[in-house]
Amino acid sequence: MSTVMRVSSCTLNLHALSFSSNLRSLLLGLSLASASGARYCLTPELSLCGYSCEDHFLEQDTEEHCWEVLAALLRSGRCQTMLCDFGMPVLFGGARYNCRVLCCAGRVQAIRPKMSLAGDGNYREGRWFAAWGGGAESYRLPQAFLDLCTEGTYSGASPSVPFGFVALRSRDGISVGCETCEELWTPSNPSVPQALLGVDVIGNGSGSHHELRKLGQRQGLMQASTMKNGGCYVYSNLRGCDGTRLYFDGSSSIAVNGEVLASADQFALDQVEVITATVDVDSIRSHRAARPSFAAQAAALQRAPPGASKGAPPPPYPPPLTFVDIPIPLAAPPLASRYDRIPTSPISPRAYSPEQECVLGPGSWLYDYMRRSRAGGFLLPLSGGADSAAVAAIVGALTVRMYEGYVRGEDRTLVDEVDRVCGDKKPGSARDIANAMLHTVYMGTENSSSQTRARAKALAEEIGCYHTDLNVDSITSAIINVFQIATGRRPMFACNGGTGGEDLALQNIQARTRMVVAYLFGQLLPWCRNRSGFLLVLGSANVDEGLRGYMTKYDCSSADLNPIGGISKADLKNMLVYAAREYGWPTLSSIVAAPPTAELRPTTGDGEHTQTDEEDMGMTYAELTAFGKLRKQGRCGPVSMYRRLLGMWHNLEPAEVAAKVQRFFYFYALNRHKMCTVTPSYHAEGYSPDDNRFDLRPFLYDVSWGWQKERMAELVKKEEELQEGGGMT
Ligand SMILES: Nc1ncnc2c1ncn2[C@@H]1O[C@H](COP(=O)(O)OP(=O)(O)OC[C@H]2O[C@@H]([n+]3cccc(C(=O)O)c3)[C@H](O)[C@@H]2O)[C@@H](O)[C@H]1O
Ligand SMILES: Nc1ncnc2c1ncn2[C@@H]1O[C@H](COP(=O)(O)OP(=O)(O)OP(=O)(O)O)[C@@H](O)[C@H]1O
Ligand SMILES: NC(=O)CC[C@H](N)C(=O)O
Repeated sequence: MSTVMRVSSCTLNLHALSFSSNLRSLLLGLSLASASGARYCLTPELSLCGYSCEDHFLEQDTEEHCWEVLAALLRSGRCQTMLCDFGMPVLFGGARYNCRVLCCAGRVQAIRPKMSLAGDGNYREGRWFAAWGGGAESYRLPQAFLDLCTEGTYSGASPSVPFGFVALRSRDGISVGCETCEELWTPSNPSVPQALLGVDVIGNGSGSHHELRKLGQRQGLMQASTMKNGGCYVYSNLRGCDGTRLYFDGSSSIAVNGEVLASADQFALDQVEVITATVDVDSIRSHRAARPSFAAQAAALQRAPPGASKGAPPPPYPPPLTFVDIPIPLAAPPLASRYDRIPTSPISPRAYSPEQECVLGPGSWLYDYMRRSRAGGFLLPLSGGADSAAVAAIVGALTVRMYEGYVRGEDRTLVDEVDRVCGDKKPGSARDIANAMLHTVYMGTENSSSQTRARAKALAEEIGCYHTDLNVDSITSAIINVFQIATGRRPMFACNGGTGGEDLALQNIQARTRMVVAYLFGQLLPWCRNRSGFLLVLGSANVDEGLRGYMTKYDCSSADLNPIGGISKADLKNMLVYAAREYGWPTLSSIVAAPPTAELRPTTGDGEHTQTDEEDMGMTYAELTAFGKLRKQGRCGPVSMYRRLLGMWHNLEPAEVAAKVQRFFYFYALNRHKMCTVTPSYHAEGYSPDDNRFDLRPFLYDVSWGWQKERMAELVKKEEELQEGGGMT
């Protein structure tokens, strides 16, 4: 009979530093894994404290509490016959490491520190942790931890465990190793030597966040790794907002020899999801041994070079791997049920479209934020335009999912949350939840059109929101009057003979008034509805507006949270088309079809708005996406951006390309200060300009970009000469 093993991976919605709730989720995950017959159970990166503790990792309290949680897990009896892989920070010698702690037989068996830290984009692991670079050493478990373990657990067993690049070997000869998140993404990843040395199962406990169109890369790496190296790759990720702008997007999976056997959902609202598969361990060994090229490298690694221990290849490979024997078997017992013995067949994992990602990711992030902040719901200034409609659609779609989950009744947290938000009234539909949770306000001025007012009302009705329609003219004119009394001057719009500055000030006061009114309503609407608590104010500036600075500082773009601050206008429009169809909200289609306008200036005689966004900005949204991607992801300054666009925008003359690049960098630099105070928004886009965590830049620039402009002018001249000369030098 072949050797098979049941392995489980937990997807957990954890909250940084919320040790009690994390412990509850971990215990539920372990019990579901154990009930499914698993002999190995993997949890996400830093699963005992939560991934995003950030500078709290510098506090020894965080590690201390992790040891306390670990002792509670060991005392629960779940880590006896099942090998459990947890994540926590551990101080060893003079440095702190991001570790996997492997436990069974009620004890810690080994500790495996992360060897390649994540430091790009949103990650700063190097600020709190050191990367491990050696083999294995001996680590003495803290006495306080030993004291918390069940009496007798460590009597006769050493209080010291191997710490370093280790893999475990079970009593029945199955070996299990580790890889931690970023290690999968490195060129020389530890899976390779582990596979060559015969490790059967590699568990990757991860803290990997959502970014649009990123999941395919992660899955591709996993499948490529197991296809090339053979083996079972168990991947466990967090899911949810654990306290920052990031949304960890689950999708934990189990892959064997290049094929996926099980996969968890990317955006589900559940606290805990456990996937389990039966893995044919012999198929791993035969997959590897079938290729002479693999066997040749494996054999070379087994032959230790003179003076080095076995498995010590030349740099840049990882240090030698130490096998640690554990006192339990891992294979399914011969008398296990058929379900546990028959290897799981491969599946095609579910993949969401970018439109679905835009709806589901930010919605789930808002759900976690709302329940963890104990807010009563949301207040959204709804203008009848595309951006605020997109936010309404995201929250509306969330209410649909919340209602589905409520009816299923499987996730206790979700049921409690729906009851909390809806109060005494049990919801009979998603619209009932929307009515309790999403408050929309149209705040018109004399410059608003009847079309946007009607579209806002219609959309609110379709979703089921609690909608208010009001005018703010009396407030803005009162403010202008105060200004006039104080200065004796009254500003005018440009169309009435005012200067550009007067025109801008009159626009901005309307926009800023809306922010103040939004907060007033966010604070008092629950009171008007005989409820307690507060509403979170939602902002709706998109990533392109942020990049160009096409927004008023401290207007409705300043809010508590912005679910679309990391999403491009193009993706938002596609999302609206999708949501109109998927959820049956037809007003979204008419909103997409209308030209985007701020409605801050007076209309022309026939009531038409001549102020359109793209004309106002001096560039199109499509151009902004190109600039944004090249600036951030292409790592281009003005000159290299010009060079790249010259090869992309063939229909434009070199001077036109240069002029567009210069205009973009001028406005980007002029408005960069707006990114310092930008509303915390869901990180979704690789080219996000969010100054706070992701895109670290100065906020006071020399907006003339003089030197760069001169270099560009030289390049344009050279290009024109080349073109005139027919491309000859
Ligand atoms: N380097 C610097 N560091 C820090 N702060 C700086 C600064 N330079 C200016 N500032 C400050 O920033 C202010 C200028 O920024 P800001 O007040 O935003 O004003 P500003 O960028 O001049 O105007 C806002 C723009 O957003 C457009 N817009 C379009 C659509 C909708 C909305 C809307 O809000 O609904 C707005 C509007 O048409 C206009 O073009 C200055 O008055 C100054 O207080
Ligand atoms: N008449 C209005 N009523 C309520 N809120 C408004 C109104 N006008 C603008 N806002 C709020 O201010 C934000 C910024 O206004 P702006 O005109 O720039 O819209 P936008 O960013 O293009 O978004 P939208 O497409 O939703 O109009 C809007 O997203 C909306 O939340
Ligand atoms: N926590 C990590 O190591 C994350 C690394 C990786 N780049 C990811 O996004 O998945």
